[in-house]
Amino acid sequence: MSESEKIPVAILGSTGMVGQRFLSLLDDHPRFRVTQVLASSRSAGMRYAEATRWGLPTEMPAWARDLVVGDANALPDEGRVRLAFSALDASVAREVEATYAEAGIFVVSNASAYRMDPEVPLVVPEVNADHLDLVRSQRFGQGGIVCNPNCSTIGLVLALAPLHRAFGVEEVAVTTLQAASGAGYPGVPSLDLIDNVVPFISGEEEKLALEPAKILGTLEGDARGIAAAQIVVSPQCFRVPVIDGHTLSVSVRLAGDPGRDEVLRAWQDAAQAVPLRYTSAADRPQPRLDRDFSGGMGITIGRLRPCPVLGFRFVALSHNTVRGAAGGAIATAEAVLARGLLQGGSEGR
Ligand SMILES: NC(=O)C1=CN([C@@H]2O[C@H](COP(=O)(O)OP(=O)(O)OC[C@H]3O[C@@H](n4cnc5c(N)ncnc54)[C@H](OP(=O)(O)O)[C@@H]3O)[C@@H](O)[C@H]2O)C=CC1
Ligand SMILES: N[C@@H](CC(=O)OP(=O)(O)O)C(=O)O
Repeated sequence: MSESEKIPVAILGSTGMVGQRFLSLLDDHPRFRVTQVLASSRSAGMRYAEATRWGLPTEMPAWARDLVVGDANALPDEGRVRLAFSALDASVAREVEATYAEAGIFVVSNASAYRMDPEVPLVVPEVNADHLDLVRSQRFGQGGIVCNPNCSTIGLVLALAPLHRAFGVEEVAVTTLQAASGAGYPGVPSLDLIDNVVPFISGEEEKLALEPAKILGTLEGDARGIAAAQIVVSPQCFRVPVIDGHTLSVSVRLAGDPGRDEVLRAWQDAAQAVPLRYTSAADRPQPRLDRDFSGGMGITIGRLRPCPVLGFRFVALSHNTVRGAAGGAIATAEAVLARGLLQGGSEGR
């Protein structure tokens, strides 16, 4: 496909940790072409290379350097883009994303503002792409909003979905060890995090308690709502001095009392369609060794063993800014295209 045939996209919050991942992952994307970068009024008017403190080990894409950063709070230029990926600070996402959607733009968001809105699909594409059909009856005119879940939720749901399909998940206790990059830049002050573990991430436990049941829920008959799964989640969230990669220590009660081999088989079967691997190494997964599995889009699970309280326990790990943010949102946008929701702008709806 030539560059001019690709779908023009905007990145809202392009200068932040997740925004940079978007630019990097969309470099040479077969269907999407970044034509607009937006951020706060602090960055607006500057060249992208000047406005951004690039923090990735790969080079800033050459085409991005001279793009002039727009103000995300200004009205979108009509007809300039059909899709916007949002990596906006949560404090401004609600208003800006609605403005974009009402201007006929399809927004795929990493921010939490609309995740639990009953009209908005909360999507992990390998798990619940069918929920995208909710967009057809959304209130946002010709545009739409689809949300990417919280980065810890995504890892948890990728591990639980095969078990939920095979047996039914009833109760979950999860302790997260979350990387510093999850807090954006500059994030937690170094003197608070080095040589330390912080047992609180504002709002995180509430999101982990609610989001999995929506994602693992069922699209109701007329595609106008989601019946949440009957799953109870008890989360405890910790910030740890790791750069990238969220580790989850999970205990789970499954219906039907399956054996260990059956649980392993459920994950093995899922691995045909999801970048999921089980490691039998006693000391894995580890962030440094496992976060880049499958280009950062994979989940690594290990240490499956009996739990005397809930039945089974295991450890799961995924990359928070790739699988848990920009990479996950791009995969969702690809699913949006595949379902015909974005073809030819409004005609696809
Ligand atoms: N980091 C992660 O692992 C994950 C993050 N998320 C979510 O993604 C979003 C972005 O996170 P992250 O990249 O880490 O955050 P950063 O703080 O690194 O970046 C925030 C971005 O939002 C822009 N912004 C801030 N305030 C305003 C404003 N008033 N008006 C317009 N734009 C504004 C910033 O622009 P400027 O540079 O001009 O200030 C910047 O581009 C957040 O909603 C976060 O919760 C979701 C999953 C994982
Ligand atoms: N709070 C997460 C990252 C994040 O921003 O998530 P959310 O979009 O749900 O606020 C972390 O600290 O790792």
